[in-house]
Amino acid sequence: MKIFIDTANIEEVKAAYDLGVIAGVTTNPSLAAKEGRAFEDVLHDILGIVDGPVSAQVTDTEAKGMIAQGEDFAALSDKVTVKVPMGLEGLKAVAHFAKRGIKTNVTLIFTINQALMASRAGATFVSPFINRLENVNHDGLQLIEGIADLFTTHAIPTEIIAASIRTPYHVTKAAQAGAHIGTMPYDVIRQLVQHPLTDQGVKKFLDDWSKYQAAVLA
Ligand SMILES: O=C[C@H](O)COP(=O)(O)O
Repeated sequence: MKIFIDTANIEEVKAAYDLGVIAGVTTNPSLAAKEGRAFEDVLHDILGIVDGPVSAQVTDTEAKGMIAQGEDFAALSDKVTVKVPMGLEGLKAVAHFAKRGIKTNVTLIFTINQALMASRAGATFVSPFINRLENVNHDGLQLIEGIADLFTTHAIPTEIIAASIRTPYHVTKAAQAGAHIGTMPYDVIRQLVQHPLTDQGVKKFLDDWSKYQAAVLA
């Protein structure tokens, strides 16, 4: 499973990208709004850092407007993936982008049928949301597994981005369930690296080394 960062914060993108593990970035209007500057500027800065796909979400509610917004985003770089909310209007926009060779990420996927419909409209990616499903007492990880099985059974090339990830457990389980990509906040990426036994081990190595050096130099 590839790792994407889910943020519109340029410092977080830089910090995560420096780790060498980031294959792409996803943003959404809520994340963009937190940055307090023009989204086009944010997008421009992110595109300057990242090699892989960068999802930019349309905010119009009708296909015509989504298409206009998405084409503007896509004109910035071939790294841009137009993120489109699931729905009838969204699918029309996705079908349009697919015909033009513009990558799309269909977001707000909560059922296997939604993923199937998005893939048949020509979506490059679908984004099932794990945490938001868990919040309403449904199994988000089972959804990832179900979509992965369906795409494998029917040889559907659309890639699954496990989204709405909150914990390292979500990351492990989404990868095991067959997600191609997991997109997550910087804080989760940081947690994936950490373990108390690693910290204790580093401390012990350094303590032993200091004692040895003190003894040798004494
Ligand atoms: O847009 C994609 C995100 O992963 C959204 O999910 P979240 O707001 O629950 O983190």
